[in-house]
Amino acid sequence: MSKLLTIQKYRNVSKETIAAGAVVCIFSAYGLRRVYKACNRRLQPEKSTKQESHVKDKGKNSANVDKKFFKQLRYLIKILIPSIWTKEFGILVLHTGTLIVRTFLSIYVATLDGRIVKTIVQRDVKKFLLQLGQWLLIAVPATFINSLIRFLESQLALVFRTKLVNHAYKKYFADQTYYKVSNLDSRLPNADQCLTEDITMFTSSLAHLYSHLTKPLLDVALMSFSLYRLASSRGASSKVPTVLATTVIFITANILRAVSPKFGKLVAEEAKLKGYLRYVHSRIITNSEEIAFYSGHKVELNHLQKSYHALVKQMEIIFSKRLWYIMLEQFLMKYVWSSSGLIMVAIPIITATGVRSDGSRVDDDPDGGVSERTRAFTTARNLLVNSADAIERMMSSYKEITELAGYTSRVSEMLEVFDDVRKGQYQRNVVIKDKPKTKKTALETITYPLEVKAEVVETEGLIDIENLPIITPNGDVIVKRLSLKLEPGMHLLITGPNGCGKSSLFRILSGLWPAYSGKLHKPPPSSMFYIPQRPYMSIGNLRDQVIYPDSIEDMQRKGFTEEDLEKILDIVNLKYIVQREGGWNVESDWKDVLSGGEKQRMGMARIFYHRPQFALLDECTSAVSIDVESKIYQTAKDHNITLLTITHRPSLWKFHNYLLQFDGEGGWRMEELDTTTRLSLNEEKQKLETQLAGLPKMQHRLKELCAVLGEDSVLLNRNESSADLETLQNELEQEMKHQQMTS
Ligand SMILES: Nc1ncnc2c1ncn2[C@@H]1O[C@H](COP(=O)(O)OP(=O)(O)OP(=O)(O)O)[C@@H](O)[C@H]1O
Repeated sequence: MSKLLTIQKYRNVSKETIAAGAVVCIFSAYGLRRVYKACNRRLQPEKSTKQESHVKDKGKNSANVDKKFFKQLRYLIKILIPSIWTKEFGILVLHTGTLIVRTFLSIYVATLDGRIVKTIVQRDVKKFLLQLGQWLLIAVPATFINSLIRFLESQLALVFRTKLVNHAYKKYFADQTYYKVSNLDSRLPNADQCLTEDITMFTSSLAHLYSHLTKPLLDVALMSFSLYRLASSRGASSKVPTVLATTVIFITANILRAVSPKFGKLVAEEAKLKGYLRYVHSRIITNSEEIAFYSGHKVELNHLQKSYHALVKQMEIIFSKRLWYIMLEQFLMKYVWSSSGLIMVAIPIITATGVRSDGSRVDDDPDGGVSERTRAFTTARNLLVNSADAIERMMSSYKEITELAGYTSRVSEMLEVFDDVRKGQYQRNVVIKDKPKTKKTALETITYPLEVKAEVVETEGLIDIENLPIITPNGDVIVKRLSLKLEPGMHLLITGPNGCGKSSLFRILSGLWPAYSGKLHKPPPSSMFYIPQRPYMSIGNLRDQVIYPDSIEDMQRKGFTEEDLEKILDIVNLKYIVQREGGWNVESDWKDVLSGGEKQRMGMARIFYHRPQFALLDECTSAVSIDVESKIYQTAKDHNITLLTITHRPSLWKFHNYLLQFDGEGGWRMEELDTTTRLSLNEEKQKLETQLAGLPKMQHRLKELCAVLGEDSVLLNRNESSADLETLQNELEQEMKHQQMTS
């Protein structure tokens, strides 16, 4: 009677049963959560407060799975998939479709497996062979789908990467961001690492997580449904297994979440250290010649080893944290789940009424229902194993999600810095308090963030500066207010002691450093051409070196021919190089192939190709002989190029008619340059320098002679020690300097 009641119950009230089961699950889950939280708080009061304060300390770069992570992820996903009519979305849909197909195939294979076992128990060879044929047939699409899933996952990662790389490159090369990021801002020390490794890791981790989460979710949903149907079809109770499964999964998830180390933060730190190691390597490659000349390999090796060991230490921390975490994960998911799984499979078999949905009884089968029970058991076990596997994958994904949080924070922080820098919002780690006043050039130090509010206007052939401060990226004010007006034909010579801000003025004129206040009216960058002391040699052929940064197409558009380029090289006495190197199309490592002087002359050749209105020349001919240098300067003037020259060579004074002189203490003077007077003063200065240089030697000799003769000297009697004489020498030098400035 009771059996019949149960059958009736299963037939008619199955929905209610499900609802009751669900309510039980929800309540037990809620209760467990409350109990767990309370226990956790009691057990770890210190840990939680510590964590909170840590998060507060770290602020922005928490790299945790929190609200900020989801916000950042949403922002990045919008970049990756801007609309549904994109290639990226297409691949995503295809990938999802394949994952769904794979889940259905898994269910089919599990059922087929059960049917095969049944034929074995029944000893029905014909049916067995038929089912086996089906098994092999299904293997073909199943294996293809498996392979397709991996293919589409890689494709998805690649298209995501391309999208993000293009987006980041666009930002990186807009408005000289690549310069500003490394020179004016200190938030992103290794942009190269972020642009390559971190983007790759982020996109592949995202694509991997997508399939790792989507497929298990589908698997769990569809397989649970199949399991439920299987149990119902045999009139078995599915309430207890459902409650058991939910409870076990819930407890496992909470334990794992509670003990999971902060993988996101650890991974972000690892990426940072990797970037630094790479940076140290690239520095060695760039400066290999200098290091070799100094035999500086020991110091460099030391730096390299230090940064490598820091990385190893970080990786060891991650590995050891993973060791215990994976152990616990495996214990819970492999062993605890397996035992619960066995209970779940056993219960429907044990509690089954043996009445099928069509009313027939399993026990009435010729073999007493054995083969049917075996089939049910095999199918249920397969489905359960698959679902457990899926849930295990979902849970182990938590670790991957935390790692994704690390990469997400690195990538979005990089894009944020690019945006800020472009807007002129810089941040630097400047130590202001207790900063030793080593540089007398810094008048004061300004704390960041500084507001960029100068009036910057593009003009046609006029440089007009008013009350413009020269402030270094560290916030040191070198010159408080600079004012000057330059028109074409006003060739300006810029002088002053080292570090007084000569090159910095060029940096502001070129737009590399911001103009914080005052007025800066200047021609567009295309009308000004800067040549540094160490000219940059690009990748490419000989032609590319002369026309840099133009391409051959630009050159043709501008109407230049190779003969023109040869004439240009002739001006700088470099014509022979075309023949020596084997023609215009020869590609070489020009940084090494050309000598220091040749590189400087190549740099100067570029101004004759670009013919700017203003040439900003920063000690760019220091390795060129004086006669060639004079020829180049004269030709530049003949080409109506206005020169702004930083130089210590008096031989170049005659090519300029204005002088901007910094005194190294924040002061400056702009005046017309009288080369003849200046040259004669300079000659006198050199003469006096030579004479005064002999004073200490003479003093020393005088002392020796007094000692040999056993006599006193009038000078020594006057107690004029060598220190006094040195003071006298310094005073004379100061006097000379003063005279020069006022003349
Ligand atoms: N990227 C930078 N970050 C921070 N400070 C900088 C940077 N570049 C230059 N400075 C500082 O700015 C000051 C002026 O430098 P600048 O290169 O203009 O000197 P200079 O007058 O051209 O000297 P020199 O004759 O030696 O080339 C120096 O004190 C230098 O330390």
